[in-house]
Amino acid sequence: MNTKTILFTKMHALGNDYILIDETRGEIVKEREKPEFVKKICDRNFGVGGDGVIFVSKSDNLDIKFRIFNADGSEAEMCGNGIRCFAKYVYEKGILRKKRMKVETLAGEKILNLKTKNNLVESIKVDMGLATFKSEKIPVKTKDKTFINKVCKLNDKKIKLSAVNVGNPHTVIFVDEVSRDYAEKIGPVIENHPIFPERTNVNFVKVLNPNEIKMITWERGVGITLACGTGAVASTIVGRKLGKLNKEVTVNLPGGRLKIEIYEKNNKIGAFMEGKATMVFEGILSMPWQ
Ligand SMILES: N[C@H](CCC[C@H](N)C(=O)O)C(=O)O
Repeated sequence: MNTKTILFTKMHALGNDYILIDETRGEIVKEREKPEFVKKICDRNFGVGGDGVIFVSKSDNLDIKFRIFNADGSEAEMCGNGIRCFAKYVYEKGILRKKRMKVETLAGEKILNLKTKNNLVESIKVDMGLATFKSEKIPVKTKDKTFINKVCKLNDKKIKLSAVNVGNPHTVIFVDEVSRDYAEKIGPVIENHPIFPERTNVNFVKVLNPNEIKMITWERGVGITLACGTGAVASTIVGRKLGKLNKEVTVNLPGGRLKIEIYEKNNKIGAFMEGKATMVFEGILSMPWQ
């Protein structure tokens, strides 16, 4: 069997790190092999290491297509940090030289506005769209139409959960103190709880003041990450819904800060997320795995 080489680019946004592969000139990793490939390349000992893989491909009806796979090989609908990495990648590599991008994702069309200097992308503002609290859309298996501030018993402790979909499913828990240990203990129990048929991301959030929160996320398909863009959006929107937050919120994540700007439209809540992304290194993989 002859080997083939695969070019990849390692990037991160606030330490949430991704491996990007350009499939705009044709498929690089066969569709049915993508989950296994992702699991191997994301392994931090036996592979390159990363929270996931982002595939860049042509879109039939928008500017470009974004796909994101978690480190466990599962495909997610959307990724806030990942799409900022994606925007910087496609712009600086000349794949899509537009400062306003219409991106196709599994969570629908996303509009990105890039700030550039000397042809380099300095920051990216993403319209993350409108959230839904409808249980059937999150999805959450419950007779209740929404799942907000629900008291649940986990490991003999009562905690209050709020579920929301911001393109992908999130659960938000407001805590007195943000603790990685607590997130690692409770996160996987909630991620895999049977009331979440598609699993869920789990956000632990402390409100510092109506314009600032501190949080940590146990991500679906990954575990604890240094930042979660959709988690920051979900936490801010739930906080706004519960009257805890204003419209401009600074989100403090382990890997750094994100700016979230809430908007309200047709009785729904949406958000803009603005932040940077960083290109770390380019690499060459020789396949098949030795
Ligand atoms: N683990 C998430 C996808 C990545 C989201 C996160 N890294 C972000 O920045 O939004 C999910 O399965 O929905």
